[in-house]
Amino acid sequence: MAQVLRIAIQKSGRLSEKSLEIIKKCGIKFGSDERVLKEQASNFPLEFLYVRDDDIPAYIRDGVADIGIVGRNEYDEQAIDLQVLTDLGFAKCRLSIAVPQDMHYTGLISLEGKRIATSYPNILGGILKEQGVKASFVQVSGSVEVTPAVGIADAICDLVSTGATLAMNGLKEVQAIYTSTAVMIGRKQMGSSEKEAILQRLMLRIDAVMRAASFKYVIFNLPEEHLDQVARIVGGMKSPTVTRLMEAGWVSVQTVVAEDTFWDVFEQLKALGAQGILVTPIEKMTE
Ligand SMILES: Nc1ncnc2c1ncn2[C@@H]1O[C@H](COP(=O)(O)OP(=O)(O)OP(=O)(O)O)[C@@H](O)[C@H]1O
Ligand SMILES: O=P(O)(O)OC[C@H]1O[C@H](OP(=O)(O)OP(=O)(O)O)[C@H](O)[C@@H]1O
Ligand SMILES: [Mg+2]
Repeated sequence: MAQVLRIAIQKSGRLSEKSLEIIKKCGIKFGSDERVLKEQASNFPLEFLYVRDDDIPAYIRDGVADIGIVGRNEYDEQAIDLQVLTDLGFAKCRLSIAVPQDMHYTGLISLEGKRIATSYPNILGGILKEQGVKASFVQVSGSVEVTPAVGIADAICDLVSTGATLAMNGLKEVQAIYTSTAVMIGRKQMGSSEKEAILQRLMLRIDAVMRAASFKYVIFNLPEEHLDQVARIVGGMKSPTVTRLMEAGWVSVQTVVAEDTFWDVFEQLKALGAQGILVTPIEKMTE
């Protein structure tokens, strides 16, 4: 029987939707029923396993799944010897120390002798050890923010993105100690050349989808005299495509611009007299 690659995805939670969205954008078809915990794609040798995210690293180590998507925080916390295949960039959050509003905090040293509630004792423990701070941990697997209010911890170390959960529970974020995004992880060896080949095909597609998501396709009209300056601002994939407009002295320029520099580039183009700037998303992109 032909081999398939098995990917473990969080069944329901912060990683689920985006993980599936990326794979769908790779043109892989699946998704029979939400209650199905294992299913195969109809047009690619990939099988999905929907599980709790905390279980994913051990499933991969044990060969239950070949690859999976987890937060880097979970991967580092468990410290299971796998490899990060790619950083998927979503589920961006930080692991932060938070304390009650009225607690004075001057740095990690303020945690000396304190009880800290966390789901990440290994990551936190490593950082405190590095700083020579001794504290005790109260290990909880959720609702960490409630622990100071119920008297079982003096401070917490938990994931934060907007900070709303901390604020609603009377806590203040005092120090971020670690940042995380979702990562695709896998065993260092897939165990067969067929699986390695499937993984390579999948990674090529994911890379194209991720690259596309971080760029925009931009088209604009420009007085021809400013073309040299514009070429220095927007490189394009090789160089910008330039076509002549019917109106003398004007050209149309097509190029790709990195999402995170887009507004800077936009302002520079406007300053050079660019007009009719059209920006469109890119679906797939390879080098
Ligand atoms: N507030 C947040 N903003 C962005 N990303 C987050 C946030 N909280 C958690 N994450 C990321 O999403 C991952 C999964 O979080 P989630 O809360 O869904 O997990 P969980 O409660 O452990 O779920 P499960 O029931 O599958 O065990 C975390 O490990 C982290 O990487
Ligand atoms: O800074 P914020 O945007 O408020 O997000 C932070 C919260 O998000 C995560 O929990 P989640 O909501 O995923 O619930 P969980 O306890 O089920 O993991 C995390 O553990 C925090 O509690
Ligand atoms: Mg979990």
